[in-house]
Amino acid sequence: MSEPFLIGDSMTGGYGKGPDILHDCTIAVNPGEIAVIVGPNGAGKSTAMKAVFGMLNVRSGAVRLGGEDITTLSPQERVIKGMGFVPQTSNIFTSMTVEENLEMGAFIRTDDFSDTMDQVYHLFPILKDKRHQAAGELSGGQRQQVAVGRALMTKPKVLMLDEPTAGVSPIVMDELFDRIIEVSRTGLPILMVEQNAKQALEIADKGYVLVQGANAYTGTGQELLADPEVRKSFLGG
Ligand SMILES: Nc1ncnc2c1ncn2[C@@H]1O[C@H](COP(=O)(O)OP(=O)(O)OP(=O)(O)O)[C@@H](O)[C@H]1O
Repeated sequence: MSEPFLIGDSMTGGYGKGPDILHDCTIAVNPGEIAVIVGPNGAGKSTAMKAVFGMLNVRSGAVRLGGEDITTLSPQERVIKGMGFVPQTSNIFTSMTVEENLEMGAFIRTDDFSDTMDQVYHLFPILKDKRHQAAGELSGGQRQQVAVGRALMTKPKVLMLDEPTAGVSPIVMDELFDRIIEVSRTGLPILMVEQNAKQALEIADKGYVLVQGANAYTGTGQELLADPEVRKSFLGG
């Protein structure tokens, strides 16, 4: 097996001087794939994403992107390297317009980003309609579209989403997943944390079930959905 495009490899670490939250945890994603991290509340799913993005120090293990060791880089430096990260909360500027949010997303770019903005508006037509409205006036699902669009504006090499469907209705969740699949089909690797384990595994090429900061089960989405142990413990039977 060749090296995955993005890998958090055997990560162990926690917040500041606190106890370890992650224990030898590995997550990875390849171009054209959707990789999904699921698991119970407090399992360390968001922490694993933050570790890959450089928001906490890993005491051991490594993060590699395109074969390059980026373990010691800051989150800002990782953005320059091509990581697009959408955090779970505070992921948009609510007092700015939709379009200003997207422009902010392009802050690292010095080239013309109008093509990318057209792509984002093509992907999320409602954002074009509402481009002059304050992002804080949008619905939950629309705000998540702004957040994903903002990350896409950097033209990332990998997209990381922490619970993109948090707080939205099942219908809006399905719509967001459809858009995420559409983005994935462009070849962009997508790594995401999801509370809606069953629905997320249905669209996952790769699934990671984390328990207490460690890998409990890993497989394709279909394998995990079919695994009796995974079903019983994590998918409600
Ligand atoms: N900023 C922080 N500082 C210290 N500890 C934290 C911090 N954020 C999370 N933790 C701790 O890390 C552990 C894992 O939390 P994390 O948010 O990664 O879990 P999760 O699997 O994403 O949970 P959920 O599904 O509830 O969002 C928890 O015990 C939590 O209290």
